[in-house]
Amino acid sequence: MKETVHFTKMHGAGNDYIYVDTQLYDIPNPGKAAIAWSAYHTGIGSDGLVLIGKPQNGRRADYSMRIFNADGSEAMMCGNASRCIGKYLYEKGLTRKETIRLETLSGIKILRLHLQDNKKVVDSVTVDMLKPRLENPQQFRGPSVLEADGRIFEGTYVCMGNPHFVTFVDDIDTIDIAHYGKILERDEAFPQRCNIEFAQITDTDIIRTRVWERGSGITMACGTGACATAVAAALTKRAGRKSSIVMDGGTLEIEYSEADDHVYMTGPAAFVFEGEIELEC
Ligand SMILES: N[C@@H](CCC[C@H](N)C(=O)O)C(=O)O
Repeated sequence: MKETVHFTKMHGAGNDYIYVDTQLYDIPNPGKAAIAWSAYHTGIGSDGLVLIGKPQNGRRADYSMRIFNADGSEAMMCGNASRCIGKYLYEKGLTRKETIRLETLSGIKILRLHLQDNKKVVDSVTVDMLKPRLENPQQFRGPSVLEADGRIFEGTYVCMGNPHFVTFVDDIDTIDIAHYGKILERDEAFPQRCNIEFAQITDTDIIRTRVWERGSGITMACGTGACATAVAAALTKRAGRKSSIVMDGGTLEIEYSEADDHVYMTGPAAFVFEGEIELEC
């Protein structure tokens, strides 16, 4: 049997996902749908699938988000998708709130919408990404050194709900991130695999970053990755507590607050197109 599902394609700094409202459509096997629909030649084409729904704990959050990478694996958090959900909910009239509590597998994230055009349009969104963690369950922590195909990568492990290894390099424009990213993602330090950020300071508090995402490969931007990069740069004194993370698809402004140690991410969100696709039931 087949069901027709309405979807919305959105991107945040070029990190593109397919969004489905699970209040309208049941997606019983989201991992399988993510693989089929993310394929560029035979599906819609995207970095993965995002399900918007009602939260488990309805009193504490307004809506929920689940995120599936293009390989069907489920992640705990997605920074770019959280901003897109803020725009989706507000501009589609599902909420009039300018501050939205979003339930994710890594806690409730607060989205603050920045409105324009007589409060009709969400121009950008600031997300409270909570506190970073510097250790993974295998006690792999903080600044470390990994090797990939004979090259040494010094980096910092930062968990922003999902895991990141941020490595500062001096050849950001030429380094083969597909080659090294694929190897580092599956380093034995990361039994759950890892997102890899290659970063280079280009000016005071300006950090050029290229991303290899666990489960999706090279993406044009990663929100949690931008936060992890800013935290790693601040901890290693390469940058201050506020930095601009310049990725292939756009720039995110990150503040690693001294007041509460939370990370605040600000950036754009955009609609791309709407459509309908068949789901094998
Ligand atoms: N692009 C995302 C992160 C998506 C999940 C990631 N690939 C993982 O598996 O942890 C972002 O904007 O944060």
